[in-house]
Amino acid sequence: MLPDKDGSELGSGGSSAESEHPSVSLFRQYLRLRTVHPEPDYDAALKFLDRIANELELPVKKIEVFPGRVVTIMTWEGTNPKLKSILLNSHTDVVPVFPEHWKYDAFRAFKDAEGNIYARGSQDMKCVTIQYIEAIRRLKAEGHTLTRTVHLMFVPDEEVGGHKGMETFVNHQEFHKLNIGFALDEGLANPTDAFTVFYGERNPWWINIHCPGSPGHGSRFVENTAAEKLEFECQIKKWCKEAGDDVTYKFAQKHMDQNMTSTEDSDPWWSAFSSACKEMNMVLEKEIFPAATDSRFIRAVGLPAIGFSPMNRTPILLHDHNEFLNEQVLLRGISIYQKLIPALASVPALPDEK
Ligand SMILES: CSCC[C@H](NC(C)=O)C(=O)O
Ligand SMILES: [Zn+2]
Ligand SMILES: [Zn+2]
Repeated sequence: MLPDKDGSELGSGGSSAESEHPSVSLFRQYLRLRTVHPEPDYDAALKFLDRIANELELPVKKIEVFPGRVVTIMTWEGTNPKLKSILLNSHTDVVPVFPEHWKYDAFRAFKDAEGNIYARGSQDMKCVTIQYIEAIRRLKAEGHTLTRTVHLMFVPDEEVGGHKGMETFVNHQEFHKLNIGFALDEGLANPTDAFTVFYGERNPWWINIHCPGSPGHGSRFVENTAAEKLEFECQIKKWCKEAGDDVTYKFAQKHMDQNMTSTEDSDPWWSAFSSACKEMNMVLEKEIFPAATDSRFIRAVGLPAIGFSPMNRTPILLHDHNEFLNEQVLLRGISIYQKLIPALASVPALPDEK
């Protein structure tokens, strides 16, 4: 196959760069940025986002939370900017790859004849970033105005625990100034026709055990109750003590907050979200996220957050080899956000906003 000027192949059932939907081409461009740990090229992402802000004619703010760790915020001001805003959050980093297990280069964004785009971050979560951007682009082009302000936030370092990203930023005065009322962040694909929404998360506990002379091992608990966690820590303490006085342990992640976001019909944010989905004939499955995302930091400061990546009919491949997303699923997701964003931005003033 001959590569076209975009670096992609002209496959039989695939589309050339010329006939490809521009949102798909933008997605593939973003996937090619090597924002991969352990040394993500965040400068490339910042440059890309600058270009997007320029195209969307949105003001952009950059806050360097730690050296080299910048949070970018684009703001589409609503007609009533005093009301609480809507946050559309995504992280820019991706997890490493083992190239020997990939069918195609993980940063080439190869599209096969079925329209499946293979790349690290295609599900987690560069798709959602592009879907937010493209939905806003279309809404603006259609001449929409929103009542509530919408912020697009792009954060670094989610994949390494969020300390130099969202964990610190939620306590920054620039975060508080955003006056957020409701947040959307990442979810997971769903292999069925339904879409999964996440209203809570498991608490991550990452622990480094220093045990000179013998190897340690990590444990993963299926259940997540406070009692079990306490028991678990006692066990670690006991093991370390038994192993010797020089054996110590230190938590690299120990999240304790268990805030859940309301999915009651009486909740105005959930009602707006779920009604818009219903209008689009989407079936929603409510779940607790089986791992941890930046939503835990948003919920920990008392804000409601729903984890949602609109990828149905898609195997769950986050962090997996050969992660891919079909271009049609990507495009449908943009249409979904085109309805969801105005619905959320139209939630009438809440009692505490009057
Ligand atoms: C404790 S921070 C975890 C960050 C990341 N979350 C996801 C959803 O990929 C992970 O599980 O590796
Ligand atoms: Zn993610
Ligand atoms: Zn991830």
